[in-house]
Amino acid sequence: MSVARFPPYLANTDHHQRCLAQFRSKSVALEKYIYLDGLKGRDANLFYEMLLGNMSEIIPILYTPTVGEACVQYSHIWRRPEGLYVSIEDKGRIRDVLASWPNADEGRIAVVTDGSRILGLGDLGANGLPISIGKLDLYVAGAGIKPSSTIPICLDLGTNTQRYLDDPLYIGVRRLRPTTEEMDAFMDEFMQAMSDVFPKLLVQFEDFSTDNAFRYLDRYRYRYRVFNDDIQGTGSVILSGFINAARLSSGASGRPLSDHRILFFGAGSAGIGVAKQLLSFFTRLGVPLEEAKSRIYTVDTKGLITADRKGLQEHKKFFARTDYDGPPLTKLVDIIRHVKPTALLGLSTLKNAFTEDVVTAMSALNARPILFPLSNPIHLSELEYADAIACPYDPITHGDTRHEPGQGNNMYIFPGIGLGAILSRTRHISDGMIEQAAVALASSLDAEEHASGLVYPRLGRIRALSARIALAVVRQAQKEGLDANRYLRTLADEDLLGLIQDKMWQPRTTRRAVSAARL
Ligand SMILES: O=C([O-])CC(=O)C(=O)O
Ligand SMILES: [Mg+2]
Repeated sequence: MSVARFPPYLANTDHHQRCLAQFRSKSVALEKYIYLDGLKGRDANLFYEMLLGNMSEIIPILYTPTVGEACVQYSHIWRRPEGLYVSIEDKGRIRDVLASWPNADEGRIAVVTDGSRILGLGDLGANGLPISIGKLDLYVAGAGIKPSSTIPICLDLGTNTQRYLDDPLYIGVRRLRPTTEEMDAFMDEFMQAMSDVFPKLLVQFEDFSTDNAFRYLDRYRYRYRVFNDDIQGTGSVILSGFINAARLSSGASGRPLSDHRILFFGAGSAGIGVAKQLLSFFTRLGVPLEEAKSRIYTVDTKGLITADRKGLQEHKKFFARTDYDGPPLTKLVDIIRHVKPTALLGLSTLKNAFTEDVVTAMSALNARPILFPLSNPIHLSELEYADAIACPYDPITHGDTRHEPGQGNNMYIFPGIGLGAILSRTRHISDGMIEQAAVALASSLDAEEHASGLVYPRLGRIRALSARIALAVVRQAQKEGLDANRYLRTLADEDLLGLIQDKMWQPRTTRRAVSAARL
């Protein structure tokens, strides 16, 4: 009987090139995603090697924007079990379900979604699992977290999206989402079971609907090691971008950082999360709370959010204005004329909401306005980069200069936060840690990136960036007395940075021919 063997001449480097060629031969992004996912199942080591060697090409496939499409289509493209589903029907025996995960004692990071607000795409139910998988791929690529210590989880609690309930191939439980009481009871059991089964775990909440995102962060943040990526990760990465953008902008106006007036277009978990992060940063700069708060304005689909509006959702109340009693301001251009912001941040999922009028109004008020169209995936962005550049800014500020777009995505931040949290064995993820992560990222621009006028460093340096962020996170955990790994306190910064880099997992680069020879 003949046994299938690898040809002995098949070196891993050849196979790497072969896989890359197959990946590149697909012209449709979703096909590329399916190919990569298959490769991960067949040869995870090679998958991560390819990812690390080709980050800028592969990240938009494994992560936003293509991962959004993979989620939308997940029930139709599903090939193999990956990650963990915990269903509402598992209530009462969630611990047993979690304990079925192989090598539970290796678990260090879980990304948990309930699929209720995937990116800006809405309630995708059980189709949301790829978002947890994609975020964890970035933990591996960006911070060198060991693949076997990552746990992607989707809570399968039903969906309120009729299209999925009617889809015969829908992969999840076919029911509407539970009531708040039912969901809270489920979440309490789930979180307790998580900490019992995986005692060393950090939990990242991802893409929960806005109300639940805030509620569960408040409910669990001091009981377990958890953070919410959409509130705190986004808050941190946008604070970082804001610090650098304000520096570029004040080159034109000389305005101190804390003197900005910021208009948030969009008041969901990301919008309010970023607003709170900026507020806390301003107060740390010495601006009194009420004054810092008065510099932040929020807008939702109904217009400028004012405190007198009836039925205002809980998370919108904090920034609701009490100093405006004119007729409701609903149009963005009118709101800009009233507020006179120096920065306009879009987290609305309203495509092209930053019209030429809006950009013109902002540039009439500021020599170099800060405009962050942040809605995700890219087809929902408030403004195309090319359009922003083409709008009539002061010609001196662009002229012949080459302008490069950056992406204020939380992927810059969460891998470093996770790595720092794991290494320090922090009890909680504090606001101070999130803020120090932002400051570390903002100060990571190298000379070339500074000279190119970038707001964010280049993604190709993500491991170096994550190491610096992790260092800042560890130091802050120490400062607040949250760290259980006291040994790290004895290390000087340089040595700690070295240790962090040494701890990063690398794919094996051994040649397949070697393993073939052993067959
Ligand atoms: O995943 C991303 O690209 C950013 C994010 O968390 C979101 O949009 O929900
Ligand atoms: Mg998210």
